[in-house]
Amino acid sequence: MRVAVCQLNSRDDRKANLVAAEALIDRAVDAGADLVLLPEYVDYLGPAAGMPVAEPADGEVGRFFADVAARRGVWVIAGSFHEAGPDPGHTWNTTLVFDRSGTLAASYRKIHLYDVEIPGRVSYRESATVAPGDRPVVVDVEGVRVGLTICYDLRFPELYRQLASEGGAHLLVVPAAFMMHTGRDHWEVLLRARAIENQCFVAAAGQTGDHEPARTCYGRSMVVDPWGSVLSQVPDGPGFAVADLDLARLERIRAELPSLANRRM
Ligand SMILES: NC(=O)CC(=O)C(=O)O
Repeated sequence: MRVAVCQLNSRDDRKANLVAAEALIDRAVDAGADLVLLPEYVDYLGPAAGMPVAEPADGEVGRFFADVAARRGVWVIAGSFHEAGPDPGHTWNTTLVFDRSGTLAASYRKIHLYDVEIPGRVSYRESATVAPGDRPVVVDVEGVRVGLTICYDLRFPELYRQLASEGGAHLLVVPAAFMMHTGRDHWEVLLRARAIENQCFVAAAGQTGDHEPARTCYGRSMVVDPWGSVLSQVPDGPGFAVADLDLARLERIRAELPSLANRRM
């Protein structure tokens, strides 16, 4: 299976964001991708906290990516979007997975919310406008079991272990809008750690560049193999990268270095 990670600079114009995402999906499919991963908040990353753009999973954003998946005959993991939430004050931060016919195969709501205060650097309280999900999700993509996570989830290894051990995941995906300040020191280290400790492929698609009102995202979307090696990476700015997932290599690594089987707790 060939996976593509798409890196975007989504802003406050939803139509333009969707058009940019579609153009990258088209290029990734032309490069042979079977599965395309988009970044967190692919629909909107702007000054409004979320409610003005929130809609149900079968709303405009969901239908848009379902149509693109069907038109190109490709699996699409539509990063995340602002799903209308449990009350008028909160959305969910939700990933939708569409199969090659455009049918919704799975959805996942971000569990860990980014409530962080780093003086002078990062001030973010995601829980003020977003409700947490409560359910890990693994979806079968033509024999590849894919564990779904979003951005800040990356810092919680117990979620990834659950996806890999109970969920049997081969591939862990991370749509993200990782901050520049944290990303330059933590992003690649965390992605490679999750890959090594769970002996899984990891595909991570990030937002890149500046977003209103005051957010700069790190980008550096990449695919990591179960040994922790970076297979491919997107340079700064919008773009995409592809990598082939060799499940035989994954099984070989798990057999030769059986750290998952050697666990004692
Ligand atoms: N933006 C996030 O959700 C997470 C992030 O930037 C970080 O963990 O750092």
